[in-house]
Amino acid sequence: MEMYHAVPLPTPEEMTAWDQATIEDFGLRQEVLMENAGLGAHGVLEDSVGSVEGLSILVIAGSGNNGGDAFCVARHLANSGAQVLVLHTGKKKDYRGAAAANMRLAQKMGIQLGHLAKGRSLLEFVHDFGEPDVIVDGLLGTGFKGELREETQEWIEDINIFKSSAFILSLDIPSGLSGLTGEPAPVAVMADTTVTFEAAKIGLAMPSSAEFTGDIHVCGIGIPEFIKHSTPATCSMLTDGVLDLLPAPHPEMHKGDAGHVLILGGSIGLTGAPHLAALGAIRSGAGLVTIGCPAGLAQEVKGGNPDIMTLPLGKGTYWNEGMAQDLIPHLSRFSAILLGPGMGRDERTLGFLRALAELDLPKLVVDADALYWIAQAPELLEHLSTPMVLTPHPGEAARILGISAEDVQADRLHAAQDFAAQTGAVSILKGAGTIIALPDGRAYVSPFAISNLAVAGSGDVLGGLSTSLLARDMELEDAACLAVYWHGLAGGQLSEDFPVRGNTASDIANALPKALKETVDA
Ligand SMILES: NC(=O)C1=CN([C@@H]2O[C@H](COP(=O)(O)OP(=O)(O)OC[C@H]3O[C@@H](n4cnc5c(N)ncnc54)[C@H](OP(=O)(O)O)[C@@H]3O)[C@@H](O)[C@H]2O)[C@@H](O)CC1
Ligand SMILES: Nc1ncnc2c1ncn2[C@@H]1O[C@H](COP(=O)(O)OP(=O)(O)O)[C@@H](O)[C@H]1O
Ligand SMILES: [K+]
Repeated sequence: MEMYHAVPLPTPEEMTAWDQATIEDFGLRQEVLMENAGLGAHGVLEDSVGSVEGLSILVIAGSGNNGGDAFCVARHLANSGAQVLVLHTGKKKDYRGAAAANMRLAQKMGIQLGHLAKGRSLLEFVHDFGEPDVIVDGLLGTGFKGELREETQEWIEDINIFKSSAFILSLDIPSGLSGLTGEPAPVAVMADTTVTFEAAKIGLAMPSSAEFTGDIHVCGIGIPEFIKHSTPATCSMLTDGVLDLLPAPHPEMHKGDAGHVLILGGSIGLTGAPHLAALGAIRSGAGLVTIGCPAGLAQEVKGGNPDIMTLPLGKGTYWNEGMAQDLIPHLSRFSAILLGPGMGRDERTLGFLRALAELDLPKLVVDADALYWIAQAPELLEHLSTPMVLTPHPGEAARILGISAEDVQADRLHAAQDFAAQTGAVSILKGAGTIIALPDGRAYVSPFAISNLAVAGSGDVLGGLSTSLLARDMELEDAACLAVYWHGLAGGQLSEDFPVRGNTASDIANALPKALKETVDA
């Protein structure tokens, strides 16, 4: 996929590589990058609180380059007429490079400095300085390692005491938050606004970080585009640009041009899942949609909807090995298959899947109970040799990875990357901030965290939607990204119509066309 469909989300390590290439290979001095960061942060603060003239601003400067940014911002704030106190955690003589230069410039300007040494509390200084209107948090950026030292945790907790009385601006990332996972270590500053430099670090894109970051502003600091392109970030955030991937309808097209989706799913008590998947496929523009299911369930699965065709398999109400044979004469009609919604966990289903895996299949989306069976019989994956998109929720991913769902959630990015590497398939790790991971390690993060999508059957709609895009000949990676983004847009639309939830999964499917239209028109 072209990068313009997504914005880069570098890991802290990748960001450092961009900084170093800019400084060492390109020759732009670190002082210049830091100056751009400081000026940018000053601008973001004035955009947020208005003029800083006359405001009391407490600037916290840690001992690394994030502290250097803080000294630089302090200088610009003082120039704008703010009353500034910089509390620095490093000894003056220990600052290095651009941070030392900015510390000296702040000192030369006569800005008030105080040494927040180990054992001292931030509150002692506030006692003399007075209650701040604004706190600028430059304690730690992306460079800290492991769990925070005790004194650092205390300073962070002290900053958070002012959460309701002062405006808190974090530089690059709220101090204490991991730039990689978005988790606190174990505490982090709770900012009103975070100004992050050059690109949001991947941790900032994780929904868990939202309670710490407040609004996020990205501020360019002058890293040349060619450096970012020559060593691209492994992860990126999907944007509206991904919608350009949707094949445009043609006035003279016939239904076959928009693909024929086959959904294999349904079992006793779970007949709604394939039906909802069919709605997802229809509403995203599939030409024809058929549900293949045990013959005894076909009527219930169809649910009286004339838009959905059925392919009754076998005789009874359970999946079995013979049904794969029944499918063979029909397979050539289908352009993509969704396997698994509501398929159930009766032992005989595994026989069906084993026989199916030996057939020559079109592109597949594998979801729900089919993922359950892959966890029970991992060799199924090797036999299913067609290109595939796997769409696990955290529980399904955990079962296949052999870890707990909590482990998956604690580091969703790595779990998604491990899942894609292990299965060799384009993988959609569902949930708030859905991640699309590719077997080569690259990953896309969805910007959507929307409770209207957290309803039973929502994943079935996504499955149908993803399959309908594959059926239109989209590449696996593109189809997965577009499906997740479009599903998110539908959720956004529903959050307006159903602000306290209450929408159904069918509503999600039905919202797809309008959600797309409104975004494209906007
Ligand atoms: N590179 C560039 O050109 C540019 C970089 N920029 C900026 O630099 C930031 C990254 O700077 P960085 O790499 O210096 O790291 P940073 O986040 O300040 O933290 C390092 C300090 O953490 C400390 N520390 C470590 N572990 C700890 C622990 N467990 N618990 C407690 N403390 C711990 C350790 O302190 P020490 O142990 O040495 O006392 C060390 O000094 C980046 O986020 C961006 O803001 C911009 O100016 C643009 C140009
Ligand atoms: N808070 C949320 N924000 C964004 N998307 C969500 C959220 N909660 C759930 N979703 C999405 O809703 C769908 C739920 O799928 P899944 O867990 O398989 O449920 P089901 O099996 O009931 O359909 C997934 O696409 C998931 O990414
Ligand atoms: K910070």
